Amino acid sequence: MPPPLGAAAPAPAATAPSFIHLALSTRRRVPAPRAAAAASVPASHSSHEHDALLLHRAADVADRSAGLTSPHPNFGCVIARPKRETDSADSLVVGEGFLYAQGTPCAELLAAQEAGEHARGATAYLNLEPGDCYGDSTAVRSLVQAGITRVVVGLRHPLKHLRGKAIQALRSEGIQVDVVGEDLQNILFEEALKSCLTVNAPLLYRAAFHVPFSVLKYAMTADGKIAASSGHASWISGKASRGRVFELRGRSDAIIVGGNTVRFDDPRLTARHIKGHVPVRIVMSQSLNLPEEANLWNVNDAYTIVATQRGARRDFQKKLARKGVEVVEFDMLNPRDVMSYCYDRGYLSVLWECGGTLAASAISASVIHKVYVFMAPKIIGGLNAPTPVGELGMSQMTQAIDLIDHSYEKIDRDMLLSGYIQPIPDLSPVIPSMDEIPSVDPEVSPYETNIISFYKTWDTFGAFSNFSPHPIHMPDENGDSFMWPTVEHYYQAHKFIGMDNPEARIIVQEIKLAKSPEEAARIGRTRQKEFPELVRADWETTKIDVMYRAIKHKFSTYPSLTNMLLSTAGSVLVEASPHDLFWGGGREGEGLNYLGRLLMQLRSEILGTFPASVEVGEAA
Ligand SMILES: NC(=O)C1=CN([C@@H]2O[C@H](COP(=O)(O)OP(=O)(O)OC[C@H]3O[C@@H](n4cnc5c(N)ncnc54)[C@H](OP(=O)(O)O)[C@@H]3O)[C@@H](O)[C@H]2O)C=CC1
Ligand SMILES: Nc1c(N[C@@H]2O[C@H](COP(=O)(O)O)[C@@H](O)[C@H]2O)[nH]c(=O)[nH]c1=O
Repeated sequence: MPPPLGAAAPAPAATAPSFIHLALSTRRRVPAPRAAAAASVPASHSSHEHDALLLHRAADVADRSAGLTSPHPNFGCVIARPKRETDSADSLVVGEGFLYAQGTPCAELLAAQEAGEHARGATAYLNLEPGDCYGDSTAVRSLVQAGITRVVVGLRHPLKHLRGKAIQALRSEGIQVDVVGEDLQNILFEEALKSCLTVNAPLLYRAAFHVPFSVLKYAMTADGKIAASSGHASWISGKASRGRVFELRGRSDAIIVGGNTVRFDDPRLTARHIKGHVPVRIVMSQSLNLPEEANLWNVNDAYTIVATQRGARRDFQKKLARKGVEVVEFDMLNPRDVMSYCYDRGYLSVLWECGGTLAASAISASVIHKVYVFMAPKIIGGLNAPTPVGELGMSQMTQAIDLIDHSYEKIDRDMLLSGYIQPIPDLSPVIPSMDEIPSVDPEVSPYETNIISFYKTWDTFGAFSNFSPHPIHMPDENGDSFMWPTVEHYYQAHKFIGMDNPEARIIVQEIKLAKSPEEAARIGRTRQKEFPELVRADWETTKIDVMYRAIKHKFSTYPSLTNMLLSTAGSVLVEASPHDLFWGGGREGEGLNYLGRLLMQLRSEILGTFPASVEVGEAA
C-alpha cells in the first residue's frame, strides 16, 4: 500500500506576485468534445480540496524520478477510490506510480497494477497528460483496462505534437477527464498546479522558449562574498548544503563553470553522493588558458565539454581531445549560444555553478530562470573578494531583478533562498483545439522541407531514435531470444558480446538490466572507454551491421513505425545529434549521419527500391 498522504511540499514562506495565480486566472477554457463529462455534477468545495490534494500528491510522486535518467518528463499517477462521507484523504489512495525513464513501465500502468481491483470506478490523478506518442498508448490503455472512470490532469502535455492526444483518447473511451484550469477552476488548485508546473519546469521552458531550464546556484557568506580576496572558496556553505548541491546536480543534464573557476577551484562537479544520473560538465573559456591537468579532464568521472572561441589554442584543444574531453568552438562564445547548443543536444536543465563574471553575463543574456543562494553565517570581508553576480549595468535599486515565487529554507547553519527570475511558462492559453493537433506528416514537420531531423524521442519523428521505447525480441549472447528494451540496449551490449571474458559478460548483463536506454548508453560508453580490451576486436567493422539488424527488427515489429517511416518517402532523414559525428549529422552537417542513412536504406528496402544486401556507405 502506498504511504499515507503526507504533508505536501512546504509552501513558500513569502510569495511575490505568483505566476501560478496568474496561470489559473488566465487559462483559456477549451471547448472540447466531451463524452462522459456531461454526467458530472457541479463539484463541491470539499471535492475540489480532495482533488487538489491528490493532484499535488501525483506531482510529488512524479518528482521521485527527477534526474534518475535524463532527459525525460516526470510523470506521476495516483489512483484514489471514490470518497465516502467518513473517509480521510489518506485512506483514498489505492495505487501510485511514476515513470522512471522512457521505455520503462509508465506511471499509469504501475499505479493501476498496485491498485488492482480497487481501481474500478476510481479516479486517476496525473500531474501531466501522458505523452502517448507514436502509437504507444500504454498509459491510456492501462487506465481504461483498470476500470478508471475519471481522470484529473494537472497540465496538458507541453509538446505540441502530443498535446491533447491522450486526453482525447481517454474521453473517447467514455472516461471523464477534468483538466485543471479548464474543467476545474478554483483557487484551491493553486498549490497543486504549482507543483505540477515545478516538477516539469525544465520541459515547459524547453517547449516554450527552446532553451534548457537554467538554474544559477552559488554559496555566499553573510557579507555577500563567494570567495576570499585570494580566490579561495572551499568551503563557504556547510556539508548539508553541499549535499543539496549534489542533489541539484543529479537533477541537471549539465553543469557550467567559467575558466576562472577551473583555475581557482579545480572542481569535480560530480553528483557523487547521488546514485544515478551523471550530468555533463561544461567549461566556458574564451582564452582556453586552462590547466594541463584538472579534475574535469578525468572523463571517467563524467563527460566534459569545453566551449571556446573559434580558433583558440588549437594545440591545447588537441591535448584535451586526447584526454577524451570534447571541445566545441563558437564564433562568439556567449551564454545564449551555449544554451542553444545545449538545447540542440537535448538538455532539459542546466546548473550554472560559475563565479560572478560569467553569472552576470548569463543573467544579462536572459538565460537564467531560477537561482539558488546558499547563505552561510560567516563574514570574510575583502574589498576585492568576488561577489555572486558581476556587472549588470544597473544604477538604480528600482532596476533590481525581483525574484518571484521565492522561498527560504534553513539547512543546518545555512539558509537557502530560491526563486525564479523568469516565470515558469504556462502553456495552456495556447492549447489548440482537437482538430488543430498535427498528425505525423512530413508536410507539417517543423523542419526544413525535404530534411526530416530526429533526435530526442519526444520529437515528432522521435520514434526513429534508438532510445525510443520499442522493445525487440532478438537473440542474446547465448543465442536465446531476449526482449531487448530498446535498440540502444541491443547495440551497446553487442560491443562486448562474443568476448571470451567473464568481465565482458558481466557488462553485457549490466546493459541488459539497464532500466533505460540512457543508462544502457552510459554503461556501454563508459565501459568501452575504461576497458577497451573488453570490446570485441571487430566492433568498428561490424557495428553498422549490428545496428541495421536491430532497427530492421524494430520497424518490422511495429507496423505503426513502418508507416511513419514510409510517410517520410522523398525526405532525407538526419539524426540531429550535434556531437555524434558517426551516427548523427553533427552540428553543422559535418557528421556522417549513419543512423539516418540506415533508416533511408530500410525505407528503400521496404519500398522495394533497394536490394537488402547493398553496403550502407553507398546508400546515402
Ligand atoms: N562560492 C561559490 O558558489 C562559487 C565561487 N566561485 C569563485 O569565484 C571565483 C571565480 O569567479 P569568476 O572570475 O567570476 O569566474 P568564472 O570562471 O565563473 O567566470 C569567468 C570566466 O568565464 C569565462 N567566460 C567565457 N565566456 C564568458 C562570457 N561570455 N562572459 C564572461 N565570462 C566568460 C572566461 O574564462 P577564460 O578567462 O578562461 O576565457 C572568464 O574568465 C573563484 O574565486 C571561485 O572560487 C566560483 C563558483 C562558485
Ligand atoms: N565554494 C562553494 C561552492 N563552490 C562551487 O562548487 C565547485 C566545487 O565542486 P566540487 O569540486 O564538485 O566539490 C566550485 O568550483 C564552485 O563552482 N559550492 C558550494 O555549494 N559551497 C561552497 O562553499
